[in-house]
Amino acid sequence: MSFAKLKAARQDKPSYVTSNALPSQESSAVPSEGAKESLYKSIPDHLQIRTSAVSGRGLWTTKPCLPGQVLFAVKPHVAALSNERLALHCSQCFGGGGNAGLKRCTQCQLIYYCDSTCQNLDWIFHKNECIALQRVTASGETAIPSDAIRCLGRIMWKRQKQGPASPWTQEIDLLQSHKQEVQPSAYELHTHLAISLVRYLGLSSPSEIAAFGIASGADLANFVSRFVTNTFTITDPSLAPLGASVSPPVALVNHSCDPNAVVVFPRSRPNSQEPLMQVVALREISVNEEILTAYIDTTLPKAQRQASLRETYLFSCACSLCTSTQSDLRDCVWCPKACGGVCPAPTEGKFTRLPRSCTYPHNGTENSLSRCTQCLSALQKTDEVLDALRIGQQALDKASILQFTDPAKSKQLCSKLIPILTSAGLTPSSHPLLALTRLYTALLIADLQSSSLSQETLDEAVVCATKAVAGLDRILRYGHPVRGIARAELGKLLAVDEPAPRPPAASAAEEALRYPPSGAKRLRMALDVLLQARGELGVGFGAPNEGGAVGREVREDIVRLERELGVWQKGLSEAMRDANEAKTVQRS
Ligand SMILES: C[S@@+](CC[C@H](N)C(=O)[O-])C[C@H]1O[C@@H](n2cnc3c(N)ncnc32)[C@H](O)[C@@H]1O
Repeated sequence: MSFAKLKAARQDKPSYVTSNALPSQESSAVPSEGAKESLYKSIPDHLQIRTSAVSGRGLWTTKPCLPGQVLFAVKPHVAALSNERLALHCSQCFGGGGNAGLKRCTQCQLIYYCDSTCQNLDWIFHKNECIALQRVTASGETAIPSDAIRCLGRIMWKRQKQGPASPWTQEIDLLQSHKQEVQPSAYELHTHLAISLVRYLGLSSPSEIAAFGIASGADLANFVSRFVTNTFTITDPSLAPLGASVSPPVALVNHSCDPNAVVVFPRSRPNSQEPLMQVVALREISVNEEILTAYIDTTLPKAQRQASLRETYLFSCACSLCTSTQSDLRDCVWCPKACGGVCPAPTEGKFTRLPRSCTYPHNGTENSLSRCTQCLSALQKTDEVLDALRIGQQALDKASILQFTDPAKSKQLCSKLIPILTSAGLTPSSHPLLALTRLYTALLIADLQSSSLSQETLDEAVVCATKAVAGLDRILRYGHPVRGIARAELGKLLAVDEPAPRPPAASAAEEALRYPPSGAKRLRMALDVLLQARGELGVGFGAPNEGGAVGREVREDIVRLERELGVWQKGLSEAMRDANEAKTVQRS
């Protein structure tokens, strides 16, 4: 079984989400005249650019779309691998996933390619980039500029070469900018990016930026702001981040925390257009409905989603999920009476913290307690939940940072906090329990790859991956790529050869309660989960892509398991036949 890349998949992944579309803005939407005729040629005719007062330009469909339909596919205008990935992937097609066979640029010695075809295709960008990178190395600087700076550099050089009138440049220049509204917190990032870019381009004074068609410092700030608002993370087929990219056609798609489409890079077959961005419908989309993807991780609760959208994209989301009055399954605890319902998780200020000395019910505060949405029982242990949420978030922040530098410590934090959050009553889909569970699963999988396989770690990873799948199922729509990948991981874990299978339990009832099961039962479960994963991946990564590269691995695992189960079945039938024959002989 291959777990290649799953270690890298621990990094925060862009996420996407479920359910209904934004409240219709159709009435205020008017086609953006002329724009499509000369520009955005890669957008198919059934998608129209319209503008609305709320979200500016967006893409709307004039034909019904089905789940798994690839709405359109484009190669980004520019892309740059993140620093950690530079030596592992081809800088043109982003293929590779390991250094084997890659050829290094002999000049800068930092950029790698599959072969001379990829190198030639990338030359339009790398020609100047190579000189800039050599300049950085010669200056004695140890840090290579980040993917954001290298991506901005690539835009600048190609913009300069193509000229301002080219469709390529015009599409870049039409990207939405928020120069007037930049938040103070983002201002520092923009300034840092602008200064680093000027240095990377080798300019000795700001006025030299005019050679790139940027008239002033203010124009440069605007350019950087446009880049920040319109950048996409390129991911590998298992959703691990690979680098940064800009694609003006895809950047026309507006956001919903409850999107009807996703942007994926399935890498279903070798293609010179890679990294090919594909916008895929997650559910049926009706005529005159807007295509909406999620810009942020939609497994987060509303407050964190809104903060992130305001910070980077400068708008407050009013999607169906953000405006829903129903309790958010990302942010809740089980009913204290265990009726199966949930209570909204308390937040500081919203549901009162009771005085430490008080015995429940406390006079006057009972009404402000969170209540079960089904049986209306009041959640009394507000303080315990608030404390668990606070330390859970702190641990998640710390464990996320430590996962690459000190995975053992990161794992320790997860394993300590998951039981605390669970006993405080958080549901598997609630934040930060779900995030810690996913991180812990990834760390356990990395352990399985790097050290000798133990039954204990394997079983723990299966249990943890099962909880992650259960949590994601509650908040993400069927076919969501994050769900598909989580299921594929679980199926693969179940399919790993057990190093020390447990002997059967004393009774059938006891055996039935054991999780994960062992032997043939485990293999059958693996097969079921992988079949479900195949179905989900087939939607989220586009029906024509058949689940992309991970879908291909899953199909191979399914074939192998069916064969193995056939052998078990045959062995079992033969054993039963032998036993029956022995009985017959005894009787006669
Ligand atoms: C990647 S661009 C999307 C295309 C953009 N509307 C345009 O006109 O080019 C992101 C920006 O679009 C706007 N936007 C996207 N989704 C939105 C939403 N749901 N509500 C309000 N504004 C939105 C925000 O200004 C955001 O910074």
